[in-house]
Amino acid sequence: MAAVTWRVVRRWCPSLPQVFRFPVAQVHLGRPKMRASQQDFENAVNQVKLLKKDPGNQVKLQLYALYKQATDGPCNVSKPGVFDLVNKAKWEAWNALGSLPKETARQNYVDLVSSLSPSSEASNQGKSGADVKVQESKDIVVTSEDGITKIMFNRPPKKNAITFQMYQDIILALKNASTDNSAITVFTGAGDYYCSGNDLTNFTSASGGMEKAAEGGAVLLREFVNSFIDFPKPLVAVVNGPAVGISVTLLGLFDAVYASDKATFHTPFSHLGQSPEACSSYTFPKIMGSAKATEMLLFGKKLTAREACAQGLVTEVFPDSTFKKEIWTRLKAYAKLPPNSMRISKQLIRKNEKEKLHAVNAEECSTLKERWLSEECINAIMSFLSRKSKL
Ligand SMILES: CCCCC/C=C/C(=O)SCCNC(=O)CCNC(=O)[C@H](O)C(C)(C)COP(=O)(O)OP(=O)(O)OC[C@H]1O[C@@H](n2cnc3c(N)ncnc32)[C@H](O)[C@@H]1OP(=O)(O)O
Repeated sequence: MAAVTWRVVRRWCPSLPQVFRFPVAQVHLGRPKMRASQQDFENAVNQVKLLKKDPGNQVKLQLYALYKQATDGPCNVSKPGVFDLVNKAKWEAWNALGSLPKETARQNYVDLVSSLSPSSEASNQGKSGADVKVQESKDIVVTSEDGITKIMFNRPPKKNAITFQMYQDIILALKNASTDNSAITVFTGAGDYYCSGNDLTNFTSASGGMEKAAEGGAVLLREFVNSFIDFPKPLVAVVNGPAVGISVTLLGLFDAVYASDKATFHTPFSHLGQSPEACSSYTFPKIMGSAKATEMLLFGKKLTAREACAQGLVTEVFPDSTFKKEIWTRLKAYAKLPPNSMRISKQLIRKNEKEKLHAVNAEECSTLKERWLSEECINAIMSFLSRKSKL
């Protein structure tokens, strides 16, 4: 969906980037402002085509937005639909520039391109990844410290339910984490919940009707789960509280799952008129045997952390009072192990399963697309939204 390579992008348009929002207000342009001429601007546009190193999605979005502002003025087109990820991100970047004058945008574009010159590219490479907030996103917070990239669900008022935007943010976070200088990647939740699963308003609030939403949802889900199947480094879940739906099923694709004794694991798909996702129709029977997987995936039995551990879904359970301290101490030690060795070992473990996992993911997504349009599912979601039912 968003797999546009930098080479293709450069050919497509001098300043076109890929996806995802970025905080335009945080654009730092190092040099004092001088008036850039039209010629300076055109030179900068040409210079972008010659860049050897992909400057990353955020910079590409900045370049796109500034280019459009400098040439067309303030954003004057309507916002693309929720599933048109690339164009929506571009629109948001351009629109965020508001009424910035064309001349200023032109100057900022020239300054930004000049900051991407080979010398500044080289000077950026030596930066350590310590304690850095690596991705700006309201509901998904990504930080990197002590060799660990932490991806945190950060929507406590909604029990960390996952919106369409959050799925996209996580795809990007995993993409970045797969090549950053951390050794392991960890998911956890802010507040009392780990995550309450898919945001049940995702489909009801999407524009363009249920069919289009289901179609787009299936595409997004497939890409989202693929990014877990293919993630190359050790992937660890720190389950700080209750986990529901897709946040549970995904655990079958993690390399280790550590849980507080306050955590619970619940996959109420039948209650919701839905079917399993994230390859759990394959991983759960493999992990816990088909009888126990049936209880969870068909009958929606909620497991305590200790039960989930006994069934092999959870690696180890900790008392909640010491959970955070113990687990982060342990993970910091693991993150000091030789990263290449860990990556290669993971690859050996995952290699023989990958093809199967991708096939299962594809089938689960197309099954779910049908389920989302079923009366059983629509009634269940409406019932939750009208507060008639809760899990
Ligand atoms: C496109 C990819 C699709 C992938 C397919 C994925 C499928 C799944 O993940 S299925 C599982 C979906 N999740 C649920 O069905 C959970 C629904 N939530 C609940 O049953 C409960 O909220 C609870 C048990 C999680 C928590 O109950 P409680 O402690 O009583 O707290 P509240 O119900 O008052 O929740 C606070 C606040 O949060 C909102 N909320 C919680 N979960 C969700 C959710 N999954 N989707 C949307 N909103 C959620 C809840 O509505 C409350 O909001 P306010 O009323 O505005 O305060």
